[in-house]
Amino acid sequence: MNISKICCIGAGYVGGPTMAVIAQKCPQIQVKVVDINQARIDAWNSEDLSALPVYEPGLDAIVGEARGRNLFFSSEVDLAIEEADMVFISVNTPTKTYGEGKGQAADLKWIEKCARQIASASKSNKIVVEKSTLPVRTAEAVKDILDNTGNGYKFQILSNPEFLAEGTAVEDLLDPDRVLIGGDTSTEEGLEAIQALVDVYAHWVPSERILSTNVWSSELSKLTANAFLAQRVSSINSLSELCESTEADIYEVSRAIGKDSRIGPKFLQPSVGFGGSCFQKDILNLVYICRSYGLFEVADYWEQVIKINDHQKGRFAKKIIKSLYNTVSGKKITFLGWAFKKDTNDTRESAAIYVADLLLNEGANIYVYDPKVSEDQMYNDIDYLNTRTKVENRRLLQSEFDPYAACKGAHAIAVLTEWDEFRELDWQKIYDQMQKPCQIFDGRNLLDKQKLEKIGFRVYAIGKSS
Ligand SMILES: NC(=O)C1=CN([C@@H]2O[C@H](COP(=O)(O)OP(=O)(O)OC[C@H]3O[C@@H](n4cnc5c(N)ncnc54)[C@H](O)[C@@H]3O)[C@@H](O)[C@H]2O)C=CC1
Ligand SMILES: O=C(O)[C@H]1O[C@H](OP(=O)(O)OP(=O)(O)OC[C@H]2O[C@@H](n3ccc(=O)[nH]c3=O)[C@H](O)[C@@H]2O)[C@H](O)[C@@H](O)[C@@H]1O
Repeated sequence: MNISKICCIGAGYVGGPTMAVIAQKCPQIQVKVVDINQARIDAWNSEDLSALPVYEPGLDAIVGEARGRNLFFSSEVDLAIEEADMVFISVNTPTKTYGEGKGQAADLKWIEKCARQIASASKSNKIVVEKSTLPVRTAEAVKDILDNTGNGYKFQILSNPEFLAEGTAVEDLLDPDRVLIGGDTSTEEGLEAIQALVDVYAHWVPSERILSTNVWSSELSKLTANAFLAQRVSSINSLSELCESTEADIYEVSRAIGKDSRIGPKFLQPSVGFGGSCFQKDILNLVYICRSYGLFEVADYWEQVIKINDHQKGRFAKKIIKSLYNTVSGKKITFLGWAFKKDTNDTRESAAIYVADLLLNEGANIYVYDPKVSEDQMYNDIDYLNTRTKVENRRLLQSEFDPYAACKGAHAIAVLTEWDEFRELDWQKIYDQMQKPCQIFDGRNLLDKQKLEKIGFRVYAIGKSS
């Protein structure tokens, strides 16, 4: 089966970059990315490529090449579905904030809406691809809706979870470790649908990296991959605390264990805690699924990954308070970074938000400098926690466009995101303009501790005894 038109519902951090790369690599396929958020679509269509709604290194060039040729962004969802042979669902699947499963289960209302809309807008048979991260067995519900609310057309459901990481989305998409495609391997139509999607990726991904499985394995592999990755971060972070008490050095430990080829060196970077839109939500979802099957020990095991992460964020904030003589009330504390990692403008579940919240509870005045995050976004993030009034948040938290202005007069600086540019700051100038003693809390172990100590800073680094 030859695919000539693709529609992707959801123009977010996954839908936008993924479809841009498919369009770049498959110029003969028309790719339409649709979204109900008109402002987001307008931003994707912006003439100024630096104003795209998602910041990812290299993305502007790919969008610049393909947009208007075979890549289109639109809010006409029905039309794009009707035209397409293959429809990707790439909408948000956040943790439920209400009702049964509140705080753990994935909220699938946007997925259901998409399935219903695909059913009603279709005027031909289609392949429907789950690109969103979904609980295992969601395809069953999607198929049920498509088969029972549609116009009699046939649908094949594939699961094709996305493994890109933000900040490196373009390189991950261009050169993925693997592409996973789950489908109905028991029927000829199912196998044909799988092959149609394999053929799309085969334009640039070597065939040995394209794996096909049954749908349930594919859905579950995505949750599992994120759970394993997050588990590594929580494992190293838990040991960072032990290092601080024992004079072992977390870097020496991480290097020593990472040299074991069975363990490997990646994802052993200690930090103030993992953030991002997915690790927490996907593990909570896994925990919920396990509990719903009565697997309580398995659920508790994975939940511990989240508990260690919360502990890591909390102990970082407590370290700041304790080092500032047990009070931060009325003191200026500068945050370098607000995004959940470098090279992205995404702040979802960023550790910075939770550390700020704890310090604001103590009456601190926080000044934030982040090269890619707007002040509005910071206020959205902190208001969302509902800890205090909006007025109070705006009184206590400000953003600064200039890192030196952000640091001037501060009692302490906390590094929350590992932006490379923070290494290059004139630290002597910052020292001269700060309150003494000058304290730095490096939540990313980004800065040169020895150099800063030579200038006169007191430096706290994760997993290193001071
Ligand atoms: N952000 C990431 O790095 C990764 C995310 N994922 C998964 O991909 C999915 C999407 O994530 P993001 O792109 O980050 O979310 P996002 O929130 O950035 O984008 C989702 C978009 O879908 C749109 N949308 C929702 N319902 C719609 C509807 N009925 N019709 C049209 N548009 C609709 C929203 O307006 C929004 O723009 C999630 O399931 C997530 O778990 C998977 C891998 C990586
Ligand atoms: O499903 C998803 O959304 C994606 O989730 C993660 O990608 P992402 O959250 O974008 O970024 P990561 O590089 O995984 O970082 C997540 C968090 O862990 C932190 N981290 C990562 C690695 C590490 O060694 N230490 C550490 O603290 C990062 O700073 C960040 O806050 C996975 O890496 C992707 O494979 C997956 O597709």
